[in-house]
Amino acid sequence: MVYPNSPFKITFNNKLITHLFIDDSVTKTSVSNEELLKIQQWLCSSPKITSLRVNTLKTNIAKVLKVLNTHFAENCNYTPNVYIHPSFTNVIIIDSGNCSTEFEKFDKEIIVDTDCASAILRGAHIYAPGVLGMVSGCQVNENVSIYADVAKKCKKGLQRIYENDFKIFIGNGVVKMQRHQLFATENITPSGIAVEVTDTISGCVPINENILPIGEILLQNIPSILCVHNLNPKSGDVVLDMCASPGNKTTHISELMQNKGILIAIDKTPKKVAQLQKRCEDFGAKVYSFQADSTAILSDTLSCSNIIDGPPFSPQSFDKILLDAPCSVLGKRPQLANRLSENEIKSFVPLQRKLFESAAKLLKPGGIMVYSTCTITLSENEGIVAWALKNFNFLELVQPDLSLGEPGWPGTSLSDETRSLVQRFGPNSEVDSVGFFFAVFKKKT
Ligand SMILES: C[S@@+](CC[C@H](N)C(=O)[O-])C[C@H]1O[C@@H](n2cnc3c(N)ncnc32)[C@H](O)[C@@H]1O
Repeated sequence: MVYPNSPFKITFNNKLITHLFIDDSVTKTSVSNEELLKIQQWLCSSPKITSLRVNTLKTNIAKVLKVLNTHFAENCNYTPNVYIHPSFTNVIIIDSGNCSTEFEKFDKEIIVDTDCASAILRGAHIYAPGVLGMVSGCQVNENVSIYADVAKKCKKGLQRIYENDFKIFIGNGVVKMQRHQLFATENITPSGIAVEVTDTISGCVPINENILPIGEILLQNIPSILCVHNLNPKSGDVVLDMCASPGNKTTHISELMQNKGILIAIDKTPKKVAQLQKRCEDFGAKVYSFQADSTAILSDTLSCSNIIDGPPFSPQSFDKILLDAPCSVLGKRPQLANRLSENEIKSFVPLQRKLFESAAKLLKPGGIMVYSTCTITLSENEGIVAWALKNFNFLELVQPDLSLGEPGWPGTSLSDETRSLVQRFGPNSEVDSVGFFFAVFKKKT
């Protein structure tokens, strides 16, 4: 089901997705307008499957499957198909299949922001910070209908029906927190589940990580799982995760390393590093985390450094590097509204190049690095790969061990053969997931 017709503002310039902006010169990919429309509609719809990664450092897949099956049988109006992903031994797929998307609306309503609405459409419950409005008189355990504030005009704490042409009906739920708990006091950020979702117009069965002890499972998209799988971290490796918070991929790396070796995880701000540390602790991941700007963690003059002391590091320090770069996030699904400006989108490429340059130098000869983004633009994906191959002749692109995506788009200096080595995730991919991109590089020996 497609929600609004486009996630973007009317003034959004589609060239931002399909063109390569290099030093003010513009090159166009041959993605047709028809294909672009298909991508936009796909971005506005929800994936029908939910994937979750089982943390085998703390539990096993058989136990998780049992808990999930019991949970769905006891708590849901519809029992989804739950199975182990054919390509991964630690990933479970929840396929909502033909779950009904037609149900009655209730008189009482809850208004949520678009990020929260997007999460609900993928099967999340409503957490307190996402609630913008709740009609007065709502009681705990009462049924309510849920609407998304696409216009972003709803004032926090609204207590009457929200009159706005751009509110979208998202689904129904059962109230678990009252108004005074949600909006009451200044200086206290409310937390916890405010509304348990029962039905959504996407047909995704609600699922919550809290049905298992913390750190045993993580709701994670298949392309993100695949990207770490192709980094192939092993016990004993020295690995760098350059842009690591909140730590979804870091915890996967530590699991594949069986906590043996050295895993360094970096993020730029103290708040993000705190989130990263908490996640690693919850998941039992042995990680050395640091707050730093990863564009400046290399010291050309340092001949040797003790890696676990943190940056700066000397060149050629790491066997494996993940550069999961900050990006325009235009691969998010479903998108209900997007307010990114042209300048904001363009600002990512220079940062991605700087981060890439650090990574390329920090990689050992024979080492593997993965560059990834959760966006669909040509500039941030194939554009970065083409620029990297031109500027770092000591790097080569390698075929991922496991490919479930599509070849890269044309429009850069990459040949057809090279484009078949990168992995782009869009409406034509084998997996029904988010928009994503990754490329695997090896440093020549
Ligand atoms: C795409 S997110 C990473 C997601 C993470 N890899 C995961 O899977 O959970 C990008 C991260 O890069 C961080 N970041 C942005 N600029 C950075 C820089 N110059 N150095 C280090 N981290 C940076 C952001 O704070 C953000 O947490």
